[in-house]
Amino acid sequence: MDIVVFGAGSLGSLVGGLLAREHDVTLVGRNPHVDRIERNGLRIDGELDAHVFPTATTDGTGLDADLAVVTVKAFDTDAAARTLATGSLDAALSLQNGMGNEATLATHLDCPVFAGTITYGAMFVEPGRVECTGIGELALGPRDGGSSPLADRIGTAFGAAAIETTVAMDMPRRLWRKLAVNTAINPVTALARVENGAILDPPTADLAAAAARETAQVARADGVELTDTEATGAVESVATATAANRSSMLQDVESDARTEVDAISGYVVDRGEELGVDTPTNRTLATTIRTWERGQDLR
Ligand SMILES: NC(=O)C1=CN([C@@H]2O[C@H](COP(=O)(O)OP(=O)(O)OC[C@H]3O[C@@H](n4cnc5c(N)ncnc54)[C@H](O)[C@@H]3O)[C@@H](O)[C@H]2O)C=CC1
Ligand SMILES: CC(C)(CO)C(=O)C(=O)O
Repeated sequence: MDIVVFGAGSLGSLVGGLLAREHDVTLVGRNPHVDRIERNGLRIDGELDAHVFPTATTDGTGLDADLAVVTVKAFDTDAAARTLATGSLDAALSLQNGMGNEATLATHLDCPVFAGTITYGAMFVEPGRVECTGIGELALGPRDGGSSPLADRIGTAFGAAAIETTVAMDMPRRLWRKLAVNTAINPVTALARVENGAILDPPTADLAAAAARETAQVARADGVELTDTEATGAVESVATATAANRSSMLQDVESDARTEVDAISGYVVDRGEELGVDTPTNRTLATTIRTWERGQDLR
């Protein structure tokens, strides 16, 4: 497959680098990372080891590909979609956290847009090098659920590159469940400056669980069957499995970078308002993170 990975940061470089073992990959990113990859290739180390030579560019306009994998932060999705729309794609797949990315892509792109969730961990080490901090799995499928031969083809392509992939018929439920995990873990760890495992202890556990329950309530109002128990259970198991991790929002806050709060807690608040569900915990968490963002000179 010809695959464009739009957003060659931590996750995009890891996924793009793994795909490059089997497919023709073009990474769209920024310098000095792109420049280093063009000269010396991309190195992946940590839990996986690879040295690959994908095409790398800072110019994402006019690209033709079988698939575009989108791995920019949620607040860059609109710009990424507008740029990708100048090329010709057979399909697009979001592997981003937060909600609303697929809808944004579909607004601009003239091809099927698939939803994805990924539990691999990636960290940017230096230009030309990323670390795989955790081998996980990927699920992808039609963004409104159901099956599609094109989703099957994309799943097979990821599998051929040794990325463990499930082609799922229930992506809306999986996206909401991941959102419940992110609404519980990300803002709480970012505000308290603690690793993921710390949210398992009371009284922080109650705060995280309240955020996840609200998210499940909004999901149900949106027609997705996610129980409170499933949402809080997912939070517990992810926080246990990633106990020593610093969440992406904590890493953003620590490096004075903009967070994805709008697509995580903010999405739950906004969608809750539209559906008549009150979300006081997510509202408080979103407001506090946004207040921090406003007071910073963000990268
Ligand atoms: N890092 C991880 O382990 C995981 C990340 N995610 C999600 O994946 C998404 C990406 O996360 P990260 O890779 O950590 O973020 P990141 O900030 O490391 O990577 C995003 C990259 O996109 C680039 N970019 C943005 N707009 C661009 C444009 N117009 N042209 C060229 N490059 C552009 C940025 O320069 C940056 O390097 C987020 O939604 C995150 O929540 C999901 C699971 C795991
Ligand atoms: C699952 C979790 C919480 C892992 O840290 C994550 O997705 C993130 O940090 O954004």
